[in-house]
Amino acid sequence: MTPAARTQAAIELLDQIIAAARDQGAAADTLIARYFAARRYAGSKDRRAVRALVYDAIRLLGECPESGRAAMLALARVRPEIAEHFGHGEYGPAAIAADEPVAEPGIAPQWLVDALKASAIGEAEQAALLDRAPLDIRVNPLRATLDTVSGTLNAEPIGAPPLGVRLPADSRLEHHPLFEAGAFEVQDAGSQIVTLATGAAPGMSVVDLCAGGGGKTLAMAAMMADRGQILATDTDRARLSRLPARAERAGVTIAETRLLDPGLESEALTDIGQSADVVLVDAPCSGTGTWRRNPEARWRLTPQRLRRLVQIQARLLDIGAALVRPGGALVHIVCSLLDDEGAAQIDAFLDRHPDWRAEALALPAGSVHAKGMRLTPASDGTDGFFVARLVRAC
Ligand SMILES: C[S@@+](CC[C@H](N)C(=O)[O-])C[C@H]1O[C@@H](n2cnc3c(N)ncnc32)[C@H](O)[C@@H]1O
Repeated sequence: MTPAARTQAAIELLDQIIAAARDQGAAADTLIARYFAARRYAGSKDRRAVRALVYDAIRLLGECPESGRAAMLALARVRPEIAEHFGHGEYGPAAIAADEPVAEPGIAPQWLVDALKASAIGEAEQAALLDRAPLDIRVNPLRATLDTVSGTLNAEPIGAPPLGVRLPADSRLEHHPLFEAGAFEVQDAGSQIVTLATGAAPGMSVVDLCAGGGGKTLAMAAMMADRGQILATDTDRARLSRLPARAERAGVTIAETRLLDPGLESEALTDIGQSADVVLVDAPCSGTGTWRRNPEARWRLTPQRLRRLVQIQARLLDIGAALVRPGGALVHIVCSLLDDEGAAQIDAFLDRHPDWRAEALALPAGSVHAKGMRLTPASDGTDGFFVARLVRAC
């Protein structure tokens, strides 16, 4: 593909990503994969170049732009070589017309910038949310040692988290023999650190209420040396169905999965009673902490959607709390830096449940924020997370 044709491809993809953001359709990565699956003539260099253009435009623009062309024209203003592609070559974009709409650069929609500010996320922190993230892995102590994995991959251990190793952003490891042998999982350092807040230990009985594909289930199973039990539940069949194969590869035998019906979660968990030592609620959230990986998420979020997520999180915390034994813990994690989903969510929980208290956390990174801890890309070099540990009275 010529440079102009790559720019045109990026414009077409941005149009699809914008439409999907408005209709809560497929993620940008999925749309990019589909686009190239239908265009086999594009080589790997073309794909990489188009993908980079698309993500550079998404990172540049806080508000969802009106079109892919308006987005690419905004990128062309800061990268003048891109402007040269307009009106040049058969497969390139049409020439730039006078008074064409050009999207405005920014961090996020204004309401969201205000919400971040109100959550004590200042300008430097906001800008760091849009950096490119490295590739972090968690060494699986059930299968390997930190030294073997970091030595073989020629990559430095992160230090905090204790089993984390960091590689450059574009590293591809999914076919690496060590990965296939279960020696490591791809997991952001922040995600590894907040999982430590569960205090999962050998012999415990743990419920991972929003287990998804099991990233934190597997991390907790490693903390438990694969002794005890973990019930991993979720309402999403496709995500949860990925867990058993991952557990097998990782040498995890203590994780059992259970698919929940939305709205009927408690009914499916009556056998647990109040018996769990720890319940983890890694709740569905706005994902403001993961913009480094999914920058188009800020085009999708609306105040209404945020309010709905806050309600869902509160409901899931109440469902999880009912499963915890006296003296046991409920751990709330969100990959968001908005207080509505973190600090305020915990205050509201403690108002509803006066027999619970928030316990101070000592994690290897992050800083105390309200009744929990927070990690951010600018301060900790991780995705953004809030975590709180709530303990039920004995
Ligand atoms: C942040 S993701 C979990 C990520 C996962 N714990 C991990 O570490 O890979 C949130 C999950 O909550 C699930 N979820 C949404 N509503 C739920 C509900 N009512 N009950 C249980 N899980 C729910 C979603 O399907 C999604 O998998």
